Amino acid sequence: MSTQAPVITVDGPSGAGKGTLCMLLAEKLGWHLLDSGAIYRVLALAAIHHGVDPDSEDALVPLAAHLDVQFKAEGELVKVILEGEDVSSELRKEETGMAASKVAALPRVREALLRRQRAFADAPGLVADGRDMGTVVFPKAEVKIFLDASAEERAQRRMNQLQLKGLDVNFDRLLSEIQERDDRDRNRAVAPLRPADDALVLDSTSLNIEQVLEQALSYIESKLTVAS
Ligand SMILES: Nc1ncnc2c1ncn2[C@@H]1O[C@H](COP(=O)(O)OP(=O)(O)OP(=O)(O)O)[C@@H](O)[C@H]1O
Ligand SMILES: Nc1ccn([C@@H]2O[C@H](COP(=O)(O)O)[C@@H](O)[C@H]2O)c(=O)n1
Repeated sequence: MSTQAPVITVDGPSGAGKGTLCMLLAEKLGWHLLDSGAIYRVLALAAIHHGVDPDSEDALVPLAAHLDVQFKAEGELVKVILEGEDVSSELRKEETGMAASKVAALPRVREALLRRQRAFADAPGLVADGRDMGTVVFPKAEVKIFLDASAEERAQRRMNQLQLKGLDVNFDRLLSEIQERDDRDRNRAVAPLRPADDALVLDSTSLNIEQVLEQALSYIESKLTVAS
């Protein structure tokens, strides 16, 4: 692993479009991609599969430290294999996101996952998606973006996404789940969701995906040109 690899961090609340932006940036730049939320989601699933109490930090730390997970790129999709089992569809469920935000609030669990996340920083560069990428995991990242959007817009985006999968969803329920997850992520004692002091805050509430990508790329170009 090279410690010199440049890093672009994209943090923000659930449904702001971080995953979409990071995938497009990684593709465009030919850089590696870290979906750190997927790691917390996998840990939550591992706890459920092993009957581990999601509130027990003592039980979760060894599980986090020895998490047997593989991310396999298959075309545009990434298959997630936990202990030999394909958990890709279970991983994206709202209840898994909610369970992830509970285990993610535990300080020693976060500590146990730090090295695994930092190992993704390799040449030619890394685009890292999460909540604390710019504040804790990669505090020296060359470019930091905090992607935001109103809770209502994020719930609407999530509803569209789920409806496209043929699922029957309720807007008010989605909105309250998003707000509950936001509250937990923003108010936890360790690595709370917040923009790094040196991050560009990009509000995507009234921007489409192409506009977000354009603004992000122009900011990245200005930062990387100055740095090189
Ligand atoms: N600017 C945008 N305008 C409209 N829809 C968008 C925009 N950005 C992303 N989306 C759509 O919103 C949904 C959520 O986006 P995405 O999964 O990228 O969010 P996220 O921030 O990574 O969420 P999470 O943190 O929960 O994984 C997707 O269906 C995506 O296509
Ligand atoms: N760097 C991160 C990334 C994620 N989390 C927690 O995991 C939950 C699921 O994340 P998604 O991005 O996949 O929705 C999220 O709500 C956070 O609680 C985190 O703490 N730090």
